[in-house]
Amino acid sequence: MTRKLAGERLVIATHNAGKLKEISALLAPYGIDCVSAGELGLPEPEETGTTFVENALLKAHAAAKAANLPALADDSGMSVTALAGRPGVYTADWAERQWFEGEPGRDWFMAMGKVEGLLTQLGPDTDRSCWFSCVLAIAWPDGESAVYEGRVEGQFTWPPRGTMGFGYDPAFVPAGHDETFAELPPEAKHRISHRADAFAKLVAEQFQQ
Ligand SMILES: O=c1nc[nH]c2c1ncn2[C@H]1C[C@H](O)[C@@H](COP(=O)(O)OP(=O)(O)OP(=O)(O)O)O1
Ligand SMILES: [Mg+2]
Repeated sequence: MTRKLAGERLVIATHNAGKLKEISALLAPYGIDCVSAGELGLPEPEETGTTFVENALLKAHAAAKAANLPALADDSGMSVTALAGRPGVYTADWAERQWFEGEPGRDWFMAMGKVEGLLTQLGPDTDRSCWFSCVLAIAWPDGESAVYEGRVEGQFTWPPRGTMGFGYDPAFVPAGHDETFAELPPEAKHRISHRADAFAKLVAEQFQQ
Protein backbone atom coordinates (compact mmCIF):
# COMPACT_ATOMS: atom_id res chain seq x y z
CA MET A 1 0.00 0.00 0.00
CA THR A 2 1.21 3.48 -0.80
CA ARG A 3 0.78 6.18 1.78
CA LYS A 4 1.64 9.69 0.65
CA LEU A 5 3.63 11.81 3.09
CA ALA A 6 2.06 15.18 3.71
CA GLY A 7 2.40 17.62 6.55
CA GLU A 8 3.74 15.00 8.92
CA ARG A 9 7.03 15.34 10.73
CA LEU A 10 9.60 12.84 9.42
CA VAL A 11 12.43 11.31 11.44
CA ILE A 12 15.70 10.88 9.56
CA ALA A 13 16.78 7.65 11.23
CA THR A 14 20.55 7.83 10.85
CA HIS A 15 23.43 8.51 13.21
CA ASN A 16 25.82 9.19 10.33
CA ALA A 17 26.42 12.95 9.92
CA GLY A 18 27.37 12.60 6.22
CA LYS A 19 24.15 10.78 5.38
CA LEU A 20 22.09 13.21 7.44
CA LYS A 21 23.49 16.13 5.47
CA GLU A 22 22.80 14.43 2.12
CA ILE A 23 19.29 13.25 3.02
CA SER A 24 18.44 16.72 4.39
CA ALA A 25 19.62 18.28 1.11
CA LEU A 26 17.60 15.80 -0.96
CA LEU A 27 14.49 16.47 1.17
CA ALA A 28 14.90 20.28 1.21
CA PRO A 29 12.86 21.04 -1.94
CA TYR A 30 9.82 19.19 -0.56
CA GLY A 31 9.27 21.34 2.54
CA ILE A 32 8.96 18.34 4.85
CA ASP A 33 9.48 19.02 8.55
CA CYS A 34 12.41 16.77 9.52
CA VAL A 35 14.12 15.81 12.72
CA SER A 36 17.13 13.52 13.07
CA ALA A 37 17.45 10.45 15.28
CA GLY A 38 20.28 12.24 17.08
CA GLU A 39 18.17 15.34 17.85
CA LEU A 40 15.49 13.07 19.34
CA GLY A 41 18.10 11.15 21.33
CA LEU A 42 17.05 7.83 19.75
CA PRO A 43 19.38 4.87 20.36
CA GLU A 44 21.43 3.46 17.46
CA PRO A 45 19.89 0.03 16.78
CA GLU A 46 22.15 -2.98 16.25
CA GLU A 47 22.32 -3.82 12.54
CA THR A 48 21.74 -7.55 12.73
CA GLY A 49 20.47 -8.02 9.15
CA THR A 50 22.48 -9.64 6.38
CA THR A 51 21.07 -7.45 3.59
CA PHE A 52 20.71 -3.70 3.00
CA VAL A 53 16.92 -4.15 2.92
CA GLU A 54 16.81 -5.91 6.31
CA ASN A 55 19.02 -3.31 7.99
CA ALA A 56 17.22 -0.33 6.46
CA LEU A 57 13.85 -1.74 7.60
CA LEU A 58 15.18 -2.52 11.07
CA LYS A 59 16.44 1.06 11.51
CA ALA A 60 13.27 2.66 10.10
CA HIS A 61 10.90 0.54 12.22
CA ALA A 62 12.94 1.12 15.41
CA ALA A 63 12.88 4.91 14.93
CA ALA A 64 9.19 5.05 13.91
CA LYS A 65 8.17 3.09 17.01
CA ALA A 66 10.44 5.05 19.38
CA ALA A 67 9.42 8.49 18.06
CA ASN A 68 5.81 7.65 17.14
CA LEU A 69 6.42 9.38 13.79
CA PRO A 70 7.15 8.18 10.25
CA ALA A 71 10.87 7.49 9.90
CA LEU A 72 13.25 7.27 6.95
CA ALA A 73 16.37 5.08 7.24
CA ASP A 74 19.26 4.45 4.87
CA ASP A 75 21.39 1.34 4.69
CA SER A 76 24.16 1.55 2.16
CA GLY A 77 27.62 0.37 1.24
CA MET A 78 30.27 -0.26 -1.36
CA SER A 79 30.55 -3.58 -3.22
CA VAL A 80 33.71 -4.46 -5.14
CA THR A 81 33.34 -6.82 -8.09
CA ALA A 82 36.75 -8.50 -7.67
CA LEU A 83 36.04 -9.02 -3.95
CA ALA A 84 32.78 -10.88 -4.65
CA GLY A 85 30.74 -7.87 -3.53
CA ARG A 86 32.58 -7.18 -0.26
CA PRO A 87 32.45 -5.17 1.93
CA GLY A 88 28.78 -4.65 0.90
CA VAL A 89 26.48 -4.68 3.90
CA TYR A 90 29.59 -4.65 6.16
CA THR A 91 31.04 -1.42 4.67
CA ALA A 92 30.68 0.54 7.92
CA ASP A 93 32.10 -2.35 9.99
CA TRP A 94 35.35 -2.31 8.01
CA ALA A 95 36.02 1.11 9.53
CA GLU A 96 36.88 0.87 13.21
CA ARG A 97 35.11 3.19 15.61
CA GLN A 98 37.47 5.93 16.80
CA TRP A 99 37.44 9.24 18.60
CA PHE A 100 38.44 12.28 16.54
CA GLU A 101 38.99 15.44 18.58
CA GLY A 102 36.51 14.28 21.19
CA GLU A 103 33.84 13.23 18.63
CA PRO A 104 32.89 9.62 17.86
CA GLY A 105 33.67 8.61 14.29
CA ARG A 106 35.09 5.86 12.10
CA ASP A 107 38.47 5.37 10.49
CA TRP A 108 37.49 5.55 6.81
CA PHE A 109 41.06 5.76 5.59
CA MET A 110 41.83 2.43 7.23
CA ALA A 111 38.69 0.86 5.74
CA MET A 112 39.48 2.08 2.22
CA GLY A 113 43.03 0.82 2.77
CA LYS A 114 41.68 -2.67 3.50
CA VAL A 115 39.90 -2.69 0.13
CA GLU A 116 43.02 -1.41 -1.59
CA GLY A 117 45.16 -4.05 0.15
CA LEU A 118 42.93 -6.87 -1.09
CA LEU A 119 42.86 -5.47 -4.65
CA THR A 120 46.66 -5.09 -4.65
CA GLN A 121 47.03 -8.74 -3.59
CA LEU A 122 45.01 -9.74 -6.66
CA GLY A 123 47.60 -8.14 -8.95
CA PRO A 124 48.16 -4.98 -10.99
CA ASP A 125 45.57 -5.73 -13.68
CA THR A 126 42.75 -6.44 -11.24
CA ASP A 127 39.28 -5.27 -12.16
CA ARG A 128 38.63 -2.19 -9.97
CA SER A 129 34.96 -1.85 -10.76
CA CYS A 130 32.65 -1.39 -7.80
CA TRP A 131 29.32 0.13 -6.94
CA PHE A 132 27.56 1.88 -4.10
CA SER A 133 24.13 0.60 -3.07
CA CYS A 134 21.56 2.45 -1.03
CA VAL A 135 18.31 1.15 0.37
CA LEU A 136 15.96 3.76 1.80
CA ALA A 137 13.25 2.39 4.07
CA ILE A 138 10.29 4.41 5.29
CA ALA A 139 8.24 3.06 8.19
CA TRP A 140 5.23 4.27 10.16
CA PRO A 141 4.48 3.68 13.86
CA ASP A 142 1.68 1.26 12.93
CA GLY A 143 4.23 -1.07 11.27
CA GLU A 144 3.62 -0.22 7.63
CA SER A 145 6.77 0.24 5.51
CA ALA A 146 8.23 0.48 2.00
CA VAL A 147 11.76 0.19 0.58
CA TYR A 148 13.50 1.80 -2.41
CA GLU A 149 16.86 0.71 -3.84
CA GLY A 150 19.45 2.78 -5.66
CA ARG A 151 22.86 2.11 -7.16
CA VAL A 152 25.79 3.88 -8.82
CA GLU A 153 28.62 2.17 -10.72
CA GLY A 154 32.25 3.25 -10.64
CA GLN A 155 35.89 2.40 -10.05
CA PHE A 156 37.89 2.03 -6.83
CA THR A 157 40.86 4.41 -7.03
CA TRP A 158 43.99 4.79 -4.90
CA PRO A 159 45.24 6.96 -3.28
CA PRO A 160 42.01 8.60 -2.05
CA ARG A 161 41.34 12.13 -3.35
CA GLY A 162 39.12 15.00 -2.20
CA THR A 163 37.65 16.36 0.98
CA MET A 164 33.91 16.56 0.30
CA GLY A 165 31.32 13.88 1.02
CA PHE A 166 31.99 11.19 3.61
CA GLY A 167 32.95 7.57 4.11
CA TYR A 168 34.47 5.87 1.05
CA ASP A 169 33.84 8.87 -1.27
CA PRO A 170 37.56 9.73 -1.76
CA ALA A 171 38.24 6.27 -3.28
CA PHE A 172 35.19 6.15 -5.59
CA VAL A 173 35.18 7.51 -9.15
CA PRO A 174 31.65 7.33 -10.58
CA ALA A 175 31.31 6.04 -14.16
CA GLY A 176 31.57 8.86 -16.70
CA HIS A 177 33.62 11.12 -14.39
CA ASP A 178 37.31 11.67 -13.64
CA GLU A 179 36.77 13.07 -10.14
CA THR A 180 36.05 11.08 -7.01
CA PHE A 181 32.80 11.59 -5.10
CA ALA A 182 34.88 13.59 -2.59
CA GLU A 183 36.10 15.95 -5.36
CA LEU A 184 32.68 16.53 -6.94
CA PRO A 185 30.49 19.27 -5.45
CA PRO A 186 27.48 17.96 -3.48
CA GLU A 187 25.03 18.95 -6.25
CA ALA A 188 26.94 16.76 -8.73
CA LYS A 189 26.93 13.80 -6.32
CA HIS A 190 23.17 14.30 -5.77
CA ARG A 191 22.52 14.01 -9.51
CA ILE A 192 24.05 10.54 -9.79
CA SER A 193 24.49 8.91 -6.39
CA HIS A 194 23.01 5.63 -5.17
CA ARG A 195 21.20 7.69 -2.50
CA ALA A 196 19.73 10.09 -5.06
CA ASP A 197 18.64 7.11 -7.22
CA ALA A 198 16.77 5.52 -4.29
CA PHE A 199 15.43 8.92 -3.23
CA ALA A 200 13.87 9.58 -6.65
CA LYS A 201 11.92 6.31 -6.33
CA LEU A 202 10.80 7.23 -2.80
CA VAL A 203 9.62 10.66 -3.94
CA ALA A 204 7.69 9.24 -6.88
CA GLU A 205 5.73 6.89 -4.65
CA GLN A 206 5.50 8.56 -1.23
CA PHE A 207 5.48 12.33 -1.64
CA GLN A 208 2.36 14.32 -2.35
CA GLN A 209 2.95 15.80 -5.79
O1 LIG B 1 27.54 8.06 -0.33
C1 LIG B 1 28.43 7.44 0.26
N1 LIG B 1 29.71 7.84 0.18
C2 LIG B 1 30.71 7.21 0.83
N2 LIG B 1 30.53 6.16 1.62
C3 LIG B 1 29.26 5.70 1.74
C4 LIG B 1 28.18 6.30 1.08
N3 LIG B 1 27.07 5.65 1.40
C5 LIG B 1 27.44 4.68 2.21
N4 LIG B 1 28.77 4.70 2.42
C6 LIG B 1 29.56 3.79 3.27
C7 LIG B 1 29.99 4.46 4.53
C8 LIG B 1 28.95 4.07 5.51
O2 LIG B 1 29.32 4.01 6.86
C9 LIG B 1 28.54 2.69 5.05
C10 LIG B 1 27.09 2.49 5.33
O3 LIG B 1 26.87 1.88 6.57
P1 LIG B 1 25.45 2.04 7.27
O4 LIG B 1 25.30 1.06 8.36
O5 LIG B 1 24.40 2.07 6.21
O6 LIG B 1 25.54 3.50 7.87
P2 LIG B 1 26.12 4.07 9.21
O7 LIG B 1 26.29 2.98 10.23
O8 LIG B 1 27.31 4.86 8.90
O9 LIG B 1 24.95 5.05 9.68
P3 LIG B 1 23.43 4.69 10.11
O10 LIG B 1 23.31 3.19 10.14
O11 LIG B 1 23.23 5.32 11.42
O12 LIG B 1 22.54 5.29 9.05
O13 LIG B 1 28.75 2.70 3.64
MG1 LIG C 1 24.92 1.57 10.53
